[in-house]
Amino acid sequence: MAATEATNAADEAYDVIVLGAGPTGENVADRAHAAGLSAVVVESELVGGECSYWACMPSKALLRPVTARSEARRVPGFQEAADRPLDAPAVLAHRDAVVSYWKDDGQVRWLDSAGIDLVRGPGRLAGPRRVVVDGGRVLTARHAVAVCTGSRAVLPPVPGLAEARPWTSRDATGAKTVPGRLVVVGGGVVGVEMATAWRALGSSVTLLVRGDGLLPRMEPFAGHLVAESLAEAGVFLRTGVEVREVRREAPGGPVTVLLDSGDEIVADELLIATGRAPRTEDIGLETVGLTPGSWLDVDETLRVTGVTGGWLYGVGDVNHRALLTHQGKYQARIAGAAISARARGVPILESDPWGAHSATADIRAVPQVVFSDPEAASVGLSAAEAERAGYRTRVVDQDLAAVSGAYLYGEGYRGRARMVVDLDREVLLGATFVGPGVAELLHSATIAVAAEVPVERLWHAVPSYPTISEVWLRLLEAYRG
Ligand SMILES: Cc1cc2nc3c(=O)[nH]c(=O)nc-3n(C[C@H](O)[C@H](O)[C@H](O)COP(=O)(O)OP(=O)(O)OC[C@H]3O[C@@H](n4cnc5c(N)ncnc54)[C@H](O)[C@@H]3O)c2cc1C
Ligand SMILES: NC(=O)c1ccc[n+]([C@@H]2O[C@H](COP(=O)([O-])OP(=O)(O)OC[C@H]3O[C@@H](n4cnc5c(N)ncnc54)[C@H](O)[C@@H]3O)[C@@H](O)[C@H]2O)c1
Repeated sequence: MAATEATNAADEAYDVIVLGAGPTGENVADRAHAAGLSAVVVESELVGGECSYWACMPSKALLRPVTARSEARRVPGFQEAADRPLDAPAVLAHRDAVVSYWKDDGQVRWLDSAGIDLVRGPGRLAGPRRVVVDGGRVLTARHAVAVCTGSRAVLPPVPGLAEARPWTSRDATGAKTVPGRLVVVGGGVVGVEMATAWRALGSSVTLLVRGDGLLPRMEPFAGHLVAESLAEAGVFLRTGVEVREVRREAPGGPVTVLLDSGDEIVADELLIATGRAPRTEDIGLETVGLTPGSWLDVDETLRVTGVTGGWLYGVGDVNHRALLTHQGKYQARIAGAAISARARGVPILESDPWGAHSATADIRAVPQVVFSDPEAASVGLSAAEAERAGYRTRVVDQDLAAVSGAYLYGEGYRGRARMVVDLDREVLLGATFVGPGVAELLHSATIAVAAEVPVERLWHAVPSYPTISEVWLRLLEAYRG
């Protein structure tokens, strides 16, 4: 049955039921179907999930004009033409087109063409291998149920915050107009990206950070370089501050943010970007012995631990291993392979690290690009993480501006690169690049880390001249002496 939005029928049986049609759920269903299993996805909002409509895609549509203008401003002969404010209505209209005007017809067509059924409505587990949709339709799974319900923004328990109806990432990526004054709380990825975008679109932005810098999960120089550039763009960055209370007297009126220091900041909108919570509070986890609202603990095949019969999988954001679209899709490929192998009765799965049925890269080699200006891109372990993990390491840094490719890329190029080498095996544990245009540099490092390419062989991977990738040569020269 490939028809979407099929008619009512009691106890419809499928090989695999997928709860949530975000990028992860779509890929679990696709892999299962490609392996010859029947699959249905249950979706309560839009097929495509958070990423397509309220996260990756709209945020990058808002950010690309920012970095394009910034880079053009550094190119001789182009500076004057590029030195103009962004056309905010045009950028927002482009964002609307990128998210298909928050309609999922295109993704539904894809599901249909892939032979995957869709049932719309909130799905809940109702005991082993059973899912009830919207309190009515009952689906049963012969082999597996994959929970791919993703995550949502959390609001910290600050007095007055919920009542003030702050922006979360959904509002920050979907807003139709540019707020005059925007306060952003949180110096992680969402806070940094959205401060970058809305400042460039014309808002006066104050970024409030509880710790001492931005992007705390990356090498410290990433946060430093991005903070320097945000300050140059006119963002007011305040570190070491805690929000004590929030007040909004009238809906749609100004919002007042009170800090621990006693300072007050008045703004038109307040964005809370302080992390994520799993969307598992109302999916019937209690009917299979799990705790509602918890992240799902999974083994290396993405199977939820502690569930009798081993039929329940937790894939993507919901398992909290790596909250990134590409990692959710990677896990989906692994889970799809494990589900189909088990369905075929394969006696022993390839579940050793890097095996066909073992999610490994989502722990050992996670690439991430922060699309700020400059971009910050990293994979694997930072120097501090490697040290904490007990590796004997050598850390090599290079000024990215020193390579010819960067010099040609733009005047006044600023950037930095670091590689962390495991001295015992002489392979890379991690790498970080910060600078204009480094996003596309990252995959080279991802291959080096995931494939554990020996440094001696990397020496033979010759970067083209004159590209920014020549920084690899400088890093390796510095390492080898
Ligand atoms: C502002 C922002 C920007 C981001 N940018 C990037 C980026 O540039 N690159 C990147 O890799 N990652 C980015 N991310 C992270 C990325 O969005 C997530 O990692 C990704 O969406 C996770 O995919 P998922 O399929 O696991 O979950 P989701 O995309 O959250 O999809 C889950 C789906 O399940 C559905 N669902 C939930 N409960 C039920 C239910 N009971 N019944 C039926 N359906 C249900 C939801 O409606 C949703 O469609 C960003 C996140 C944010 C917030
Ligand atoms: N380009 C990308 O890949 C991209 C872009 C956006 C989001 N994402 C993903 O989405 C996820 C969520 O992003 P995020 O920025 O919301 O989370 P995050 O975990 O990256 O950052 C949240 C920040 O808020 C701070 N914080 C927590 N509680 C606070 C409080 N009460 N007051 C002040 N600060 C507080 C934390 O210390 C942290 O620095 C991330 O895991 C990220 O990987 C990825």
